[in-house]
Amino acid sequence: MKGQKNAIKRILDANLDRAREGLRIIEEWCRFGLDDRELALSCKEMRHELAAWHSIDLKSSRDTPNDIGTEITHEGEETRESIEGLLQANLARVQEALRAIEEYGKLYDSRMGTAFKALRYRVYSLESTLSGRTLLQKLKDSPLYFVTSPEENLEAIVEEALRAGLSLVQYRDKTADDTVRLEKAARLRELCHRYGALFILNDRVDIASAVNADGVHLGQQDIPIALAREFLGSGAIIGRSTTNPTEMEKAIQEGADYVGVGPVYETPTKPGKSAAGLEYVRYALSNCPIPWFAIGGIDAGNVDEVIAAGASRVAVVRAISRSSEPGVVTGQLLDKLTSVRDKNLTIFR
Ligand SMILES: Cc1ncc(COP(=O)(O)OP(=O)(O)O)c(N)n1
Ligand SMILES: Cc1ncsc1CCOP(=O)(O)O
Ligand SMILES: [Mg+2]
Repeated sequence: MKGQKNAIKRILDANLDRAREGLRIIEEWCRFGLDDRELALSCKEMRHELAAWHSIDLKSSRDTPNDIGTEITHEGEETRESIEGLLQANLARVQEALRAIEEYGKLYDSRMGTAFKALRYRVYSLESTLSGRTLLQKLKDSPLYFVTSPEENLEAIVEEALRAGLSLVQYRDKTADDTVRLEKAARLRELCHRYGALFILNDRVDIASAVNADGVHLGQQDIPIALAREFLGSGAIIGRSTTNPTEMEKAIQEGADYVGVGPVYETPTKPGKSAAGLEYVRYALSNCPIPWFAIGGIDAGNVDEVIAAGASRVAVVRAISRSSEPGVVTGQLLDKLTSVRDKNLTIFR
């Protein structure tokens, strides 16, 4: 009986440590990676709450030399491929530890079950906020947005562009059957995530949800942004097309994460749609507080004048999809956009 009680204390001691360590790792990213005071503070408060439960009675049960678990590691613990992977692993570690404390704690102190259940829910909510923030940061860090068209070798084109450093892709196909769209979207999402790029669906909230895309791009005729968020969750990225200041203002008011600004030039990709022109790009520079992408007829040959009008992010379809060297064009566009960003850090918001 005494041995059993001691084992419970050791479990609680080990899991209190695990949860605190995991939270510390997450807190560092909130503080230094995201510059988010509120999130960092929330992690710190949870760490302090854990510390308050970590009594001398529990700590004194520790017996590290005889702990058979100290040398057990599993594949994946030694390597981390990305910040998302690292955060995910540590969030899972914290949640598991809290769950263990919640269960075993009931046998040690009757208040522990409720207290640790509440903490576990706080970590779930931290997870969803964090995933939204990480996605938004990635969006902000993406100067080039490839909006796809239905090409035969689409996956190969996207992969070449990803290899050249592309980090934002929108799957746009206005004509394929839903079964085809669903399958292609799932494959492209997997491909984009393999390269750490964001994957957005054009128009279709249902397909975005089905393939767990990072977000959706909505046109002026599509559903309200708030409704899309209800379907996709608060962390999803939601973009809206705008062709004039009124549409831009409305999209901002509705809570869009980014807007498309264009068409800058007339383009066969949107036949019949008149150009909003460089004037609208200049307007966006002075008036748009959220990330915006100039779009429409932009390629490596004219991107300089779009940049000169104030764009630090552009979206393209044909420039990449119709190029015989998608990777080369991607590299050229990225070079031009990142050099303007480096020169003009204050306007890259
Ligand atoms: C980044 C970005 N901007 C604008 C659009 C155009 O969206 P929409 O007006 O809904 O037209 P379609 O693309 O659906 O034909 C976009 N797709 N992406
Ligand atoms: C989808 C879209 N929305 C405004 S312009 C445009 C098409 C851009 O295509 P391209 O880059 O081939 O001109
Ligand atoms: Mg649309």
